[in-house]
Amino acid sequence: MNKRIVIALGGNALGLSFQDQMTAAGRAAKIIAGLVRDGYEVVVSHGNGPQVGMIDRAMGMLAAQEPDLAQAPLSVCVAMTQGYIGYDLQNFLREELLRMGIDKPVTSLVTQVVVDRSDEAFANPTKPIGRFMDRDEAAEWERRGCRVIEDSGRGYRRVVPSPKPVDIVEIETIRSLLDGGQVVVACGGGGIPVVREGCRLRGVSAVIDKDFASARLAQMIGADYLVILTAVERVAVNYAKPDQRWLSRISVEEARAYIAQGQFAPGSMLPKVEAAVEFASSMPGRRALITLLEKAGEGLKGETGTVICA
Ligand SMILES: Nc1ncnc2c1ncn2[C@@H]1O[C@H](COP(=O)(O)OP(=O)(O)O)[C@@H](O)[C@H]1O
Ligand SMILES: NC(=O)OP(=O)(O)O
Repeated sequence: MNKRIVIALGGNALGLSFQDQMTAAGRAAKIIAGLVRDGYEVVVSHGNGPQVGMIDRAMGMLAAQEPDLAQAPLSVCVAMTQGYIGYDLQNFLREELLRMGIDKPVTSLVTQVVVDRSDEAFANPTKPIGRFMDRDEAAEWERRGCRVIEDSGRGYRRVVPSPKPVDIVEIETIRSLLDGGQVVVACGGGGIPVVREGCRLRGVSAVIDKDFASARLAQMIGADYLVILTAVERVAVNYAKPDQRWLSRISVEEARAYIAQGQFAPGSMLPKVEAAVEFASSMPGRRALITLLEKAGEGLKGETGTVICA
């Protein structure tokens, strides 16, 4: 039977301009199509941190100019990112598969993810969005009432609430598409955050971490592997310090111990390792891989990356 994998693509690697994104999506599609050719059943999710911040800012500037236009809710900004990133990914994937002689439908799905209204994340924003800023620009955003953090030595970024994913509204559709042999792009940007209100789903102001949403998705579709692709080949302890050490294969217990030591930066590597632990500990035999996009194939063969398993 084919192995089922969920691939989570980092939002920072997708670039900010439309041209950069097309180049990045094209590069990602080549690699993902290669995995489909190798026999993997693939669901792709993607980040949207830089992009959702850009759209939110653009909609804010528009609302300031047009008296009749209110600021777009953050949930709608997330939906916009799913649309334009999914559009590039599905077209490049389709193209690469056709080049390989594989006529497989590719669908990107507007996906809503249910969160808990009482999640403490609403009172404690941690998810970095938008571009990296210098200290002066960061101070200006803080004066406007936004929360800002320093992000892994790369500059300052705004942060917004990032509640944990509880349920995926379109999960049956994702299962049906996969069972029908399609490649699926789902849970983009962590999914559009919604809360249930009786029969209604109401969007809330948050950005769900795509690594946590991908871990949830991987559990719900019975995936064998969660593959988190980012800008580093391996996870490190003592990251960016003189005694930095790259990790190749660690158990769930070791990963939990490193988390407790504070080895991973919140908002960047920490959610990836936590998501990997959540998936790998959910059932025996499940594994999570964190590596570079270009190393995904080698990582799945156990030749590189950081593998977390029970
Ligand atoms: N312990 C660590 N090991 C490796 N990378 C780390 C670590 N702590 C922080 N990082 C940073 O986290 C980044 C990945 O997070 P981020 O760029 O936010 O993810 P994404 O690829 O999903 O956009 C790495 O490129 C690296 O700069
Ligand atoms: N939504 C999300 O997790 O995006 P990034 O991967 O870009 O941070």
